[in-house]
Amino acid sequence: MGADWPRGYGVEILEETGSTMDEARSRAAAGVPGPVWVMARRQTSGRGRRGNVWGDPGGNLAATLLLRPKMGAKDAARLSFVSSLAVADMLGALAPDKRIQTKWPNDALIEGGKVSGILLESEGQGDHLEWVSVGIGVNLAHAPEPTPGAAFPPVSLAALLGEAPDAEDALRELAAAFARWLDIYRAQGFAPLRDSWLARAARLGERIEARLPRETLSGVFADIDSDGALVLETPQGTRKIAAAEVFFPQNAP
Ligand SMILES: O=C(O)CCCC[C@@H]1SC[C@@H]2NC(=O)N[C@@H]21
Repeated sequence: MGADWPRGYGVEILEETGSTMDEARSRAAAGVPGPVWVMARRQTSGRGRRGNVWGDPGGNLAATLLLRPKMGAKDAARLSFVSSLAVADMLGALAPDKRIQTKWPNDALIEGGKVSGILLESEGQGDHLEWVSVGIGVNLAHAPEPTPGAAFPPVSLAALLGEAPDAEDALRELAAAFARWLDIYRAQGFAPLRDSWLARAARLGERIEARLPRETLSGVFADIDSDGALVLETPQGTRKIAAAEVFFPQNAP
């Protein structure tokens, strides 16, 4: 532990807000250039993917990075891999003895449990996004109640480590790791991120289930492609999947 705050990144720490995603959005609308991290010690209406509520009783990390990355939508979509690698590095710094894995598309697992969530929002189109916001929540002190049918049991670092890491310390680790991976992405493209992500991927080469809006596919998780799509070997052939929810069957071979 003990990363330095990355150069060129601002930080604002709020006691309480609705959602740090809205804080980032309003700063973007006001012309704040970024990059800036906005952290809240407590969110009253945090949101997750697919319109889910992201509960935040306090003591967890809730932060959003506002970026103006000078990228198009396709390149910016790969920022979710920058984010999950950064979360994995942060977890490695906070919990060095625990098993940390990436899970497609942009989760990080610790000891097989869901400890964090990543949400990307943006404005602009095609080759020119005005801004991107990367929202990251980490269960430092509390995990939510397990929901029936959820892909993974929620877990907190406090439960695994005996005490909750401090949110500001966690943000500093996260911000340093994010800046490192973003620099690599800008300088070398997606390939090194893809390699590092795959090296930590849960269930690579094993049977998984991908739930799409209109079908559920079962097959072997073979790879991710150069756009970050999941490559699934199914009995009917290879499928590249851009968006789905992934489940790990209990009895995977
Ligand atoms: O559904 C998920 O897994 C993503 C959850 C993202 C939660 C974070 S907490 C900080 C930021 N503010 C929000 O309202 N959501 C994100």
